[in-house]
Amino acid sequence: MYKVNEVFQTIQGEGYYTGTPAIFVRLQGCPVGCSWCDTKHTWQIDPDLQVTRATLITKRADSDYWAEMTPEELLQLFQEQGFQAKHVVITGGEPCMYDLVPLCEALHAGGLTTQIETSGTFEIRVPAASWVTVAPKINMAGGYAVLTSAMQRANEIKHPIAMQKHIDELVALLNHTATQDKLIYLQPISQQKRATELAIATCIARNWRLSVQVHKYLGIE
Ligand SMILES: C[S@@+](CC[C@H](N)C(=O)[O-])C[C@H]1O[C@@H](n2cnc3c(N)ncnc32)[C@H](O)[C@@H]1O
Ligand SMILES: Nc1nc2[nH]cc(C(=O)O)c2c(=O)[nH]1
Ligand code: SF4
Ligand SMILES: [Mg+2]
Repeated sequence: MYKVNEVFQTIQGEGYYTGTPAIFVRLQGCPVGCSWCDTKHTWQIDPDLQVTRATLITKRADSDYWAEMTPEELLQLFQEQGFQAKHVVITGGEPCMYDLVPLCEALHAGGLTTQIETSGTFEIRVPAASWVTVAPKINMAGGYAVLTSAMQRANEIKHPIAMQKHIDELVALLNHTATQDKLIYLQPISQQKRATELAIATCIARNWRLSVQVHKYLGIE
């Protein structure tokens, strides 16, 4: 059983798969507490806010209620909703609070590809075929050993930044975790102008890539 905050179909707006039609499964719960987090409504798992699957699918705005679903129920939901996308992004909240192996395996068996958006603060439990995006939460809960193994598993590293300090922290982390061959994206926090300018300049200087949360510019989910 997974605690699900929302399920929706949209265009992946971040990182390597930007522009790809995708079904998003947003899981409930995150203890990390990033001050600039754009999904604070997923942090708490309040037992009083559990709803049925039928209620959850009517959700149209951000809210902190959630429903329990099995992988089979999720696949059935995709069918009922008539979703066409072949790529499933599992995010949160912090999805790696959960063992994602059964969920990803069921989705793969249903002919779908999977991508995980994670902070690297929990052990990553996914099949080898899943694409893993690590947005490393440096100096946050979880500990360095967990973050190191997450960095090694990552297919891409996508770092939210607002100031030079955030870039310096990423460089130090990369130097410690032997991740030279990874795709590296900088993602300006909350479309701030200065953050975006800093990200552009740093990407050019280091031959990294820019990720700009395209969905927020488009006003889509
Ligand atoms: C909401 S998080 C959920 C997944 C996971 N907890 C994580 O942090 O990767 C999804 C992505 O959005 C990024 N993010 C969250 N709030 C943001 C903001 N205000 N500006 C830019 N990126 C943000 C996170 O760093 C992460 O890459
Ligand atoms: N369109 C769109 N792309 C996204 N990429 C990562 C997201 C997330 O919240 O994890 C996200 C999201 O919420 N919407
Ligand atoms: S780890 Fe992810 S979901 Fe949790 S607070 Fe940070 S950005 Fe938000
Ligand atoms: Mg988002």
